[in-house]
Amino acid sequence: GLNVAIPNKSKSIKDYQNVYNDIAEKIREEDEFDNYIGYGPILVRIAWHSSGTFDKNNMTGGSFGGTMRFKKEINDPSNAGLKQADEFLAPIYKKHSWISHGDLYTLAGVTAVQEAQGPKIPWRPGRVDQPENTTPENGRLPDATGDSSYVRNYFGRFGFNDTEIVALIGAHCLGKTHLENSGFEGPWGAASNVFSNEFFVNLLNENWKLQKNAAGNEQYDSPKGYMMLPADFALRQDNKFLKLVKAYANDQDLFFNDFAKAYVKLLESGIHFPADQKPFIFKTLDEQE
Ligand code: HEM
Ligand SMILES: O=C1CCNc2c1cnc1ccccc21
Repeated sequence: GLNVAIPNKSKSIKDYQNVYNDIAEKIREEDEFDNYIGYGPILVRIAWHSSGTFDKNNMTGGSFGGTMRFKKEINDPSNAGLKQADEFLAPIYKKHSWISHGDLYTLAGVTAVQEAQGPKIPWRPGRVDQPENTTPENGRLPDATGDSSYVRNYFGRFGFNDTEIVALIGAHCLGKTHLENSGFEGPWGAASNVFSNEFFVNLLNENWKLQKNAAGNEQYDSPKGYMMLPADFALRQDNKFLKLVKAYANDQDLFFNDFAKAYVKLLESGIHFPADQKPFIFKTLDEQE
């Protein structure tokens, strides 16, 4: 059923900015993680995966219930590697245990994008922890081997259009793939912790070659040591997606604007917020110096 947000009346933007700052300072502090990529990318991934279980056809899943905290969900093979993000957030939750897990996972994803010099992501609290028996079944996250019709159909489950789909996958400007997590290996070439339109620039400009990786899975590799998943490459193989890829490769501001809107929609999928609940826009650490 529809999830109605219940904002905590005793908490203000100041309280959530404190949580944001604790996450942001911990990202800066633990900078050596994943060969100095840091925790930013994996925090974006746990926010997306906690929201990515949503299904508009039966109004189940999504970030509201915070069910990523339960074994059944965090152990979904699609979530391999995300325990590290959950462990990163455990002390933050311990210090601010008035916050719900759904709000914490999504706020972490907002903090990570903004601290990576990405766009401002308006964010609303009010997700309410749900019991373990509400955890959605495994298998609701996308398959990296999908083609363009698979990708369009998958995100159709959220009600996303082509613009929202291409913009969201632009988050693959961050971080890398890890053979032990997903069976794909992301050479260090382009792995980054700075949010930009690089993913689209790489996708268009590199000389991609489809080859089998060490796990026997096909992926696209470039001479410069970059990689693309088949589902990434699919964005070049559909005329409407390709038009958007070119637009974003040529206009980072357009990408930032479209990404911010689509990311908010993703993190709020399946949740009804009170009409008068205005989103919070957090300051980055640099803006609070
Ligand atoms: C067709 C849709 C998508 C597919 C098939 C997909 C697949 C993957 C795979 C296989 C990985 C590598 C995981 C690992 O080996 O550690 C990955 C990483 C990542 N994904 Fe996606 N993804 C999709 C959409 C998204 C979206 C919508 C977002 C966020 C808005 C996102 C954000 C990330 C980030 C930040 C990483 C890097 C994580 C790290 O460095 O540890 N992805 N994705
Ligand atoms: O082109 C890039 C930049 C570095 N990170 C990724 C790229 C392409 N596909 C990806 C897919 C999953 C995670 C990271 C990436």
